[in-house]
Amino acid sequence: MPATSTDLRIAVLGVGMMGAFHADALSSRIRGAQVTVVSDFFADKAAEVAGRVGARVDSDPIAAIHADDVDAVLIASPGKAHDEQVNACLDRGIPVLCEKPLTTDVESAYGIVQKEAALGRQLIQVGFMRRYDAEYVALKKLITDGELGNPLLVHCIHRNPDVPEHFNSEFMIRDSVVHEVDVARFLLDEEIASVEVIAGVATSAAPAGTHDPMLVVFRTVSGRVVTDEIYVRSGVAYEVRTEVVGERGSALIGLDQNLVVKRTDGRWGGSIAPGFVERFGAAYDLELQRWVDAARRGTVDGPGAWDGYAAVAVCEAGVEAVRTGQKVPVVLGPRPDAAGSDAPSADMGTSSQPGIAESSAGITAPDLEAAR
Ligand SMILES: NC(=O)C1=CN([C@@H]2O[C@H](COP(=O)(O)OP(=O)(O)OC[C@H]3O[C@@H](n4cnc5c(N)ncnc54)[C@H](O)[C@@H]3O)[C@@H](O)[C@H]2O)C=CC1
Ligand SMILES: O=C1[C@@H](O)[C@H](O)[C@@H](O)[C@H](O)[C@H]1O
Repeated sequence: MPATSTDLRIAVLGVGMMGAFHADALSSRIRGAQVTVVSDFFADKAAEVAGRVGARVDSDPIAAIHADDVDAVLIASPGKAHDEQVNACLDRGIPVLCEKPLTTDVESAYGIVQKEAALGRQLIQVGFMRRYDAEYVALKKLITDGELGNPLLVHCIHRNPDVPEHFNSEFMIRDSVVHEVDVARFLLDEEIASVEVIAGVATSAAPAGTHDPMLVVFRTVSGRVVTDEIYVRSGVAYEVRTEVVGERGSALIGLDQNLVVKRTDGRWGGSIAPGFVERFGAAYDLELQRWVDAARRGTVDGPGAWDGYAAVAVCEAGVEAVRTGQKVPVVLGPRPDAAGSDAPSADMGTSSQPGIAESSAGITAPDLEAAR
């Protein structure tokens, strides 16, 4: 998209799989944004993406945050780097969209909540993109409209076809289950109070000592139960399903996404999205568009620092639950006044479909195709 003088000038930190996808989106499909700086641990990766999006390279991510040609930052470095980079954005007082998880330990996540609150304005958005997915938005609307009655149970399934070796049980909780933690908080609009993990027989594809799959059970503050099957080496495809069971009915999403039923050779069958980019491509772009629009207005319009912190706290309890086999309580610190969540609600602005916000990102199927 041609740059204009009012564009939000963005530094993208970490241009591996997710950061490169976001950088490409910001430079082509998102309005009002321009990637001016790219930073990555690997110089060749940074140079390749920077060349593609018309940005310059800065090998030092903290210098990039403080650069004169940067108004906002998108962090897509590994989780362990987020704490230092988010803090640097707060030090400079500029908006930041940080990919999940906010950080990898509860102390640093709470420190960020407190530091943002002390500034007196929201600057942080966390990359919980499922809140922008049309199916999750529709499911939330069914709940808030009361169509299912009081929600009693949430059942989630999260299967990846394959993951790198370093995805051990702890990483599976902190990096994958963190999505269902946020989904549960988003759908039920309450905090999670405890976590249990049931680990059974592991797939032979898992490294020794890694529990894959696991069944994670959350209990909310009001006593609702949420189950999450996390299985990251299923060998099949990307399968993310969520079912809400209420007093007056149930609703299930994620069953048929991208389903093409074909009939050939005397057989019929369909295909399932192979990965998260295919399944959530439109949601990632809508997340970015709303972040850019809000940042240009000086606001945040998405899950904030508190949401990021609450999810890290639940995941930390989950890691402890894997280690001990016990039910572990989640204890959250006091919520500072300014650390609100401007999470998109079920009714996100004008829309041609009920419960689905109109995307100004102009996402089309070919865009998603090109992203593969
Ligand atoms: N919302 C979602 O569905 C998804 C979110 N993610 C999140 O995005 C982040 C990145 O994940 P991937 O792209 O899968 O990882 P990746 O490993 O493909 O890319 C990370 C990149 O960051 C670079 N890097 C390492 N340390 C750095 C530092 N200190 N500063 C700047 N760059 C640094 C690495 O060289 C690498 O190129 C993680 O937080 C991950 O959890 C990843 C996949 C999907
Ligand atoms: O965030 C993501 C990855 O980092 C994570 O590792 C995957 O399990 C998730 O499905 C994906 O959405």
